[in-house]
Amino acid sequence: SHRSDILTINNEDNATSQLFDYRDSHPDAQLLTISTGQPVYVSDTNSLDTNLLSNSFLIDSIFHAVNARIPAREVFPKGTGGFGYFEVTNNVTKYTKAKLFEQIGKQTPVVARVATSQILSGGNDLRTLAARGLSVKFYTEEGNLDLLGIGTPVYFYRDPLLFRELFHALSRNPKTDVTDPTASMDFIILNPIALHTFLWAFSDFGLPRGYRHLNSFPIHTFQLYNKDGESSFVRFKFLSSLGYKSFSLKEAAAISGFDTDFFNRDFYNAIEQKKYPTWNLEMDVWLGCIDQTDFDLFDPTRIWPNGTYETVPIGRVVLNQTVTNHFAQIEQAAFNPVNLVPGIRHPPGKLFQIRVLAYTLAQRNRLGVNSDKIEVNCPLYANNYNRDGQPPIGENGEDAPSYYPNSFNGPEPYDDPARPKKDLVIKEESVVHLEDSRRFYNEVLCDTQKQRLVDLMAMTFIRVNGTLQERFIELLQKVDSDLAKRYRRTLERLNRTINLPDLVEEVNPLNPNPFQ
Ligand code: HEM
Repeated sequence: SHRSDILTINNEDNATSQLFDYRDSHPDAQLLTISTGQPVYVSDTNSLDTNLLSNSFLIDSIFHAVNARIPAREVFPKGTGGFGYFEVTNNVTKYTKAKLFEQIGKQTPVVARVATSQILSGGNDLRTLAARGLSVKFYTEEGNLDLLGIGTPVYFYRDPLLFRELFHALSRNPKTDVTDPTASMDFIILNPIALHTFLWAFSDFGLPRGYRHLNSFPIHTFQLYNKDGESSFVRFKFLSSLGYKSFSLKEAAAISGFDTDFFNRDFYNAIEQKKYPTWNLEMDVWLGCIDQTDFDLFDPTRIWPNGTYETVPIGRVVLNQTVTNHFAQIEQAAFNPVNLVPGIRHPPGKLFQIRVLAYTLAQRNRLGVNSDKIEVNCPLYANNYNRDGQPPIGENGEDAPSYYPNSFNGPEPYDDPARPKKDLVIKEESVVHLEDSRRFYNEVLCDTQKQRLVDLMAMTFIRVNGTLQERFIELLQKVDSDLAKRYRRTLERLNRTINLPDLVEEVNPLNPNPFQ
């Protein structure tokens, strides 16, 4: 056993004892070499006594260590993940011909990443007002299927022009480099369409008790088609098998005080303890005819009204394996919403269209032109005319023809009579439906949940100037007068009772020269 013989430690966890696990499975140390394979001479492991340039161990280690970073993901930079499988539990072949769904009991291997927006590596997993996501890459026999989801069933906007604006408004102020509630509040006031999603994020739904509890929504309305070419319009959702549970602000503050990696740790420990994170994959299927409805079922800022859809279970994702190397398998994972398989068409709308471009471009920058050849991203089968580029290049097509079409048996496309002939074109309008926010506040939240939402909102914005607060309250008033009143009351109460500078105690200065 790797447990200490001397002290009994009650708080030891799997993440902290991972190195002991390694030693247990590797009883003997192996030969140390430098990157190019030469064995390291023992006296080179202390550089003080050696000629610097002839110590290749020193040169190899320093030159590698100072170049070990690649760009982080622009959004959702900090996260973790694992491997596992997807298993079909319900027959959905009447909706889609996708082979991964073809049979109850069929399993498909997956890699999944869970992550938090607005925090970089080293940041606080329990940060409030951050989006959290679960992305799953299914390695299917028809190519990779990537479903990226976030913790709210709605998205902030439908016009992708707002991507940069929201991202900047929630990020650090360009002068102060401090996250800026003034900018966040101003963004909401000027873009009330985002309020609905913000209310979800400020509520208990914004802060799960760890990634295992997160529900995840891929947001868009996807067009499925079956083998006879019949289409359905669906919204997928991954629902935690543990049920959604949230942290209170008090718990979150206490935990983040000593463990900013709580979410990553909890996720790792759970898998190692065989409490496998599991999500049931379901879809809401739109019941009516899509061109005979007043409701825009493709609008990502809105939830489908009751009675317009039925919920159909599909299967479950079980993550039963931790990664062997975070950087190789999670940092280098490239989830891209464009990765869909036959039986699932691209969702219509500008938001999805810009994502098609944005992820591919971002991953070129982060991982290079051959990101799909990095092991974790490799599909089960790929065969095409792309060649060369930055490593890894794999077999690089070997000696096969490198242009298409050709007369020499290079790979050929397939035909699918069932696939819809035309991409669906939809009309998107700039209307704001504040009734969605009203419905969320009044129909989803109970009284204590309403108060917790308002508490977090008031705490987040407690430093913001009164003029802006009045404009924000005006917007809340248009949604619901109880929400506006509650916010004003809570803000006033917190302002009376909390004086942020006072929270920092006066301490005695330390002697700068303690030995004199
Ligand atoms: C204008 C719209 C959007 C743009 C431009 C955008 C852009 C991006 C980019 C560039 C990344 C990093 C990709 C990488 O480097 O690997 C990313 C990650 C992500 N996005 Fe989006 N996004 C948009 C909308 C959405 C929506 C609607 C969702 C909701 C499902 C979403 C969910 C995610 C998730 C979960 C990740 C993290 C993926 C991972 O863990 O690797 N995004 N997004």
